[in-house]
Amino acid sequence: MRGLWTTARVRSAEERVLAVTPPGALMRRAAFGVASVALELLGGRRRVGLLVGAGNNGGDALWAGHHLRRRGVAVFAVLLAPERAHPEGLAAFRRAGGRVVAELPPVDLVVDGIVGLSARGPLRPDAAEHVARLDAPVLAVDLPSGVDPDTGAVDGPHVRAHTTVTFGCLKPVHALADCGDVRLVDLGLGPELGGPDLVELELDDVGAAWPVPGPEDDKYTQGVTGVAAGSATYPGAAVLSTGAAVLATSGMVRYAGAAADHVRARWPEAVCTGSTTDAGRVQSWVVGPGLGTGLSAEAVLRGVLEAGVPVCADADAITMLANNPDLWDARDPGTPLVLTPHDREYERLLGPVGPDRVAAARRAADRFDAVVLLKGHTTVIAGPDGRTLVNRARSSWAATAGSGDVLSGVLGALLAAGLDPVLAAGCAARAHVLAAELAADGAPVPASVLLAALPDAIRAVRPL
Ligand SMILES: NC(=O)C1=CN([C@@H]2O[C@H](COP(=O)(O)OP(=O)(O)OC[C@H]3O[C@@H](n4cnc5c(N)ncnc54)[C@H](OP(=O)(O)O)[C@@H]3O)[C@@H](O)[C@H]2O)[C@@H](O)CC1
Ligand SMILES: [K+]
Repeated sequence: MRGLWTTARVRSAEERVLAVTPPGALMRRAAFGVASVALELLGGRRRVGLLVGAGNNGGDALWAGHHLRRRGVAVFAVLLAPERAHPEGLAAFRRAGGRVVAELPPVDLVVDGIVGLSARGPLRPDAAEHVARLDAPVLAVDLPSGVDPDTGAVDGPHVRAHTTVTFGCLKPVHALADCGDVRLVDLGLGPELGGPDLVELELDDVGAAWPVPGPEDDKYTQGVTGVAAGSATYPGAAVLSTGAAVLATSGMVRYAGAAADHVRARWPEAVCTGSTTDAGRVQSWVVGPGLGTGLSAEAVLRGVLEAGVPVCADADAITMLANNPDLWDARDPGTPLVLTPHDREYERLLGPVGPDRVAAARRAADRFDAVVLLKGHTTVIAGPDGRTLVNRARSSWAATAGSGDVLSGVLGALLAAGLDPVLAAGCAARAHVLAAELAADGAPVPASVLLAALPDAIRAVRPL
């Protein structure tokens, strides 16, 4: 698991460490880390440009420039606020033979020290002009300037980083926005940080949590997943969601709905019926994909919410809950509910997501006493207890029709297996992204191909 800490938490930890550290020591350690990564990226080339802002982020860049000069690199610095540039950093940079220039000459690498943890809003016009002219890869100091450190929101000109070197700990921006390759320099903040605000699951965590049958297990003890999805108009959603549940765990899958013939033809191992009322016992329900929003779909949703087992409510189920709030009353309050909205579905429930996706997911989790998996390039999962997981896609290949149906089936199977619902959502999202990456391999990946890559994804995360 990788923890991420908000800027307020980082600052208070830094203050306590600064109080017991010689002046300037943390910045020099940070800058040494930046210079080391710069040398690695330069790979023998010898010209670096610095974009230096008004604060300590610029100070890091200037000290890094000082270290690079000492290694024989030619370093040029544009000072965006010359009168406020970090005094000791600037003096050290000049002493080492660094050159202050009005505009960067051609260089092999640019160090972005425009703004760091104190960033607010997009790049200001003068910084934006310098950034727009760059044609060398950018090494961002702490975070790419112009991106919000706590929300990852981008609302105008910003730096696109090839690599980001950050200090002390990861911040939300590193999971919520594209920071390129992220490197962490230790500043000894660890003991002062406390528990993280956000957590990103790593593949090992997913592998450790994935249900594996033991010698005593049979098809029932692994958890039976019920899928109430699809319709005569949208049978494909039922086939994808059921298939994902079939492939995700070795528990049994029951399908109930109007697409039973289609599901049976593709997944003979699923037990299919026409209606949820005669589906038999399950340990979780997936409800919504391709289900429709008419009266019969509402009756299905109501029945599933009353069933007393964990429910993953996706797609049309979310729209129905938004359109007809009476449906919430059907919910068994003692059993977990996972909602998996994309932004438009979220908007139907609670209004616009807004730039702070973590806050939006937490708002919904709190309001509905549910686990909320807010889909997007970065998926945010918030539990009603405040736990929050983030999962960043490394590509956008999974953003394809039917991909959400696959996710809901995986999630339902993990709920049926008894996983904690926040962990189930996190593992499902991570495995889904991995399956998309494995299947895509640089080309578009239809949902049925993503689905077929699930076993490879599970194999890849499982410990040997
Ligand atoms: N503390 C420590 O121990 C350590 C700190 N370290 C380093 O310090 C960094 C934090 O430094 P910091 O707090 O001095 O502020 P920083 O981010 O450089 O901003 C400077 C000023 O920029 C301005 N500004 C705001 N938004 C802007 C925008 N969009 N575009 C342009 N300008 C914008 C705004 O000033 P304003 O003009 O609004 O008055 C703001 O005050 C941290 O990220 C890390 O790199 C490391 O050395 C490790 C040890
Ligand atoms: K920066």
